[in-house]
Amino acid sequence: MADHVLVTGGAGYIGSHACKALAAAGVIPVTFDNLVTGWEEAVKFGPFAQGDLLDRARLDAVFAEYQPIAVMHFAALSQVGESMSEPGKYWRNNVSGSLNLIEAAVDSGCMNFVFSSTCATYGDQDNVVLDENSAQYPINAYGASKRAIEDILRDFETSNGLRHVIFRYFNVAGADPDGEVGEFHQPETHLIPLMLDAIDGKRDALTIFGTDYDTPDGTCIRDYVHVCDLVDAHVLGLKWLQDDKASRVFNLGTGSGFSVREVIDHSRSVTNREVPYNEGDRRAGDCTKLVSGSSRAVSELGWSPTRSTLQQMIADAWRWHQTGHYSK
Ligand SMILES: NC(=O)c1ccc[n+]([C@@H]2O[C@H](COP(=O)([O-])OP(=O)(O)OC[C@H]3O[C@@H](n4cnc5c(N)ncnc54)[C@H](O)[C@@H]3O)[C@@H](O)[C@H]2O)c1
Ligand SMILES: O=c1ccn([C@@H]2O[C@H](COP(=O)(O)OP(=O)(O)O[C@H]3O[C@H](CO)[C@H](O)[C@H](O)[C@H]3O)[C@@H](O)[C@H]2O)c(=O)[nH]1
Repeated sequence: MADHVLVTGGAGYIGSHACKALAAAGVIPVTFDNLVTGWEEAVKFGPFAQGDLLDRARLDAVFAEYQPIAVMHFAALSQVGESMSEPGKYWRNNVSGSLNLIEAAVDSGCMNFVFSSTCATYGDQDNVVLDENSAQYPINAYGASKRAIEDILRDFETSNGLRHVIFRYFNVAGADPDGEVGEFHQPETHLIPLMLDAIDGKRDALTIFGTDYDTPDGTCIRDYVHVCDLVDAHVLGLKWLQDDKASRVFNLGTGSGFSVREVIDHSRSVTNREVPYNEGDRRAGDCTKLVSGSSRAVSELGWSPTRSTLQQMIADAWRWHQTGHYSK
């Protein structure tokens, strides 16, 4: 019988792609999800254990039933803007929920933990190369909640020997090229899917959030990474822990930054359609520039991203956008 891995947030965008990659790697992904932003239809590659991270008894029952060899923890609320207006929601769901999960894992003897953190933990650091040793000064409650979970993991390693791989993602984009799963958030807040919606008239024009940033064209710069490349790194992270290597933090980004205007230009060329947009105010909590300055995942994990050009990410997202979606 193949090993099980507990995938929290497996009904969500990135978690569902991770389940596909894990199943392809020969382990059984068990999705633990409360469907707050996820989709049952996205759970296609292993069993579904519906539950909430805040429900410790449910977590204990799921650990007892499946006895997973590891946890991959994707479940979280992750909207930067909402985290600024409703910080309590983020601290409760992300931090209290993760603490429950970590304690349930340790109590059940599951000592391998892979965690989805974010470049938003670095905050707005002008002219600083963002590598894994950079200071973390989040400027929004979402990033602060993720930094706190990283701290909890380090404490439980010291106290209980819980081994972890922390991945700090930059901006995840694209979709499964086979079209089995993809990005579908309601409400959607991410740039590329919003842009594709605007292109084919599913919503009004895109608003560029701020054109007065200190960047060459005045718009924010981000480092976009393809979701399939990102989840490949997680499979390598699982192997890292199974090989008994030390707990480690890895940035997952390509090291190339693109401004909002550059993403608009690429979307126009990929889709051969005009991008309707207007220029608006800054969004609270947005950093000017977030670009990875590290190749640790490549050199140490052996990660080799193959689909993370902006062209490919938009093309894969566009294909999913035209053919696939979930309905509650
Ligand atoms: N999308 C990005 O660009 C990006 C970048 C950096 C980090 N991340 C992190 O990656 C992870 C996955 O992001 P995503 O874009 O797939 O988000 P998503 O919203 O699509 O998926 C999150 C999943 O977690 C579930 N969930 C949330 N709270 C839960 C709870 N209390 N109990 C059980 N399930 C719960 C949701 O129902 C959903 O299925 C998140 O932790 C996010 O912070 C995402
Ligand atoms: O309608 C929009 C949406 C976005 N943007 C801009 O596009 C860029 C990307 O915005 P996203 O909302 O797509 O993603 P974020 O950069 O806000 O990503 C943040 O939230 C993600 C999770 O949702 C990750 O955690 C990531 O690490 C964290 O930086 C930002 O400059 C944003 O201001 C617009 O101009 N208009």
